[in-house]
Amino acid sequence: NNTDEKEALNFLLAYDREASAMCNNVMNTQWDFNTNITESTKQRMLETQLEYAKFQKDVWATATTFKWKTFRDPSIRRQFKVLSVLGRAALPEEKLKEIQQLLADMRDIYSRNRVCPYVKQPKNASLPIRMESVKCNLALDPDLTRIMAKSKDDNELTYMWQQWHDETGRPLRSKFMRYVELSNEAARLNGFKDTGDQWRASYDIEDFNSELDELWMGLRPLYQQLHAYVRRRLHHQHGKIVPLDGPIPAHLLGNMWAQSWSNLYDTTVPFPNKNSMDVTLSLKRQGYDPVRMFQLADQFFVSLGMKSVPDSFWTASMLEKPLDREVVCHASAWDFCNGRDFRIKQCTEVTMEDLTTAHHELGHIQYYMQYVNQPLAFREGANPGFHEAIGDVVALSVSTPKHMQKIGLLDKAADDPEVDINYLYSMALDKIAFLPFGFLLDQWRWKVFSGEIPFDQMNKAWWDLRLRYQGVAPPVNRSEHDFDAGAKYHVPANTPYIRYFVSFVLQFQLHKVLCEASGHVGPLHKCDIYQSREAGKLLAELLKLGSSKPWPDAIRILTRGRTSRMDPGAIMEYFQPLMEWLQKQNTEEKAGWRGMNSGITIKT
Ligand SMILES: CC(=O)N[C@@H](CC(=O)O)C(=O)NC[C@H](CC1(C(=O)N[C@@H](Cc2ccc(O)cc2)C(=O)O)CCCC1)C(=O)O
Ligand SMILES: [Zn+2]
Repeated sequence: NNTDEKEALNFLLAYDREASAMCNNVMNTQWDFNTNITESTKQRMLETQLEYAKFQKDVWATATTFKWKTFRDPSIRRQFKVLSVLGRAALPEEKLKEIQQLLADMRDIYSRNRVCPYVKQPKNASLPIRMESVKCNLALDPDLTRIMAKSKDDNELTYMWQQWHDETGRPLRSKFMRYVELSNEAARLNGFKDTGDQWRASYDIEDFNSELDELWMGLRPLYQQLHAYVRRRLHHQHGKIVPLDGPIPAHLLGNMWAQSWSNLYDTTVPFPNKNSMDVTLSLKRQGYDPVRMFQLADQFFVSLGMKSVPDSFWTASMLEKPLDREVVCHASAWDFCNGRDFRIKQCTEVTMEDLTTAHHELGHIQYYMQYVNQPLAFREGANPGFHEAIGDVVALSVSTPKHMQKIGLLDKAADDPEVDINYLYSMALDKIAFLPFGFLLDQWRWKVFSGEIPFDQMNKAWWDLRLRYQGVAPPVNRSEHDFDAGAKYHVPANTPYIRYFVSFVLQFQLHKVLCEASGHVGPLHKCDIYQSREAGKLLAELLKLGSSKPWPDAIRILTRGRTSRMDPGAIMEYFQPLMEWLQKQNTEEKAGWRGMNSGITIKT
């Protein structure tokens, strides 16, 4: 067992050079597949992923010959700790090939799925319209996203919801089950109980589950008040299909997964005669295109004294859906591991929602650029929730009426408490509506990985959790032939999800700290850190760390020693005026729904 720390340091330097080159290779072939789905780009990607896995296995074999746990230098110890987890590469080659193939196929199925349009059968039609004449080429992005956002026809919404869930979930179910088995085998080879255990390790928290439960219990009252208000408004629009004491049907919330309700703003806004918060119209009227939306977001970071994207970003990124080939439209940010190539792939539409997403993705790019001088092993977020929070923190400033007026996207509005409530309501439709979904998706997945949810009860357990935490129900009956969790990108994409729940709490903590640094006084929801060099300096200091320090240290630095934990106080403070308003509105009925305290009932 090699105790030579000097030799260990040389090993790490050599690893960094070689791993960066290998990583660049894999990122290029993954980019080529995601921006041009063909058999050949899929094969090319699988080949380089296999090469990378073999390289990681060799590195792991060497790294574990060092007695790194005894090394004095904390940074060297921490880098070896990262290298000592091999991941999927721990699998024997045949199984490694099988799981890589499954992941590529699941991404392919999800991204290339097309469904049939809703054909309204006229009442007096002598015979149903021939379906053969209808082209079934509707894509999730942008077609189904737009229909779920805009349609007011309950039958069309039910049809599109069912088409998407049937056509994606079912073909993925068997592949997903095999992926779970192989992923768990790899996790056990790395010394974890199962894949969920391995994923939770990224947060380095002894009892992560109880910390998450505590956070959720603190936030649940606010969610229930919003749920009760929206449910009543939907009851008035749709009648008895929306029961006043039960769950909300999932297809009526403006989003395929009912995870963001911002598309209900126009029809449920508290004070409709006050100016609208949705700047989509202004974006279109002022001739914004995707590039200009990203330039706006990039300029915000520059205004904080932070980095601008390199010129290559504009030529190498894919900011619009190409017409001539199949792509993975789900937005994403890419770090090509060579310190200078950073890209975004997004099928951008000119909408407020996509402007927010542009900020979210550029937040990832800013993080990549800030920690560029860290060793590869530390080029990650302090924890995955941090990486998800950066872009959203900036968007919290950008979306304020004050900032929107500053950049000419919103008319001047008087300082009016009703406008405030409208604004907080529009933010809650995104940030509060999301919380239970962000919480439950991995609660479900971790239980599938651990076997608590057997394969033959995955769908029942999914809807038990959706009822318990989100208070939503499927618009039509579901069975175990369905695989409704698979209709959500991150499940076939093998992307962990609790990071978003963590981010939605963390981003308000960060916002509060940066607002104080910028000298903001007044309510938190009115803060705009635009052009504040002090805020930018503090944020850059956090991002430069990457994952080189345990994340509680990062929070301690940010809050100048005030705390080191995730704290829901900031998000509660931000939405306090709305909470009071909702409680007044909801007096005549109790918040909550039948089944909100039920657990997952596994038939043993
Ligand atoms: C190569 C690679 O994969 N890179 C990673 C980044 C990295 O790890 O370095 C990456 O780009 N992941 C894609 C993913 C995309 C989005 C997403 O999936 N969002 C969640 C939850 C949510 C919803 C609302 C919201 O405001 C914020 C989050 C959803 O849509 O359900 C789509 C819309 C926004 C973010 C992302 O950017 O996180
Ligand atoms: Zn993200």
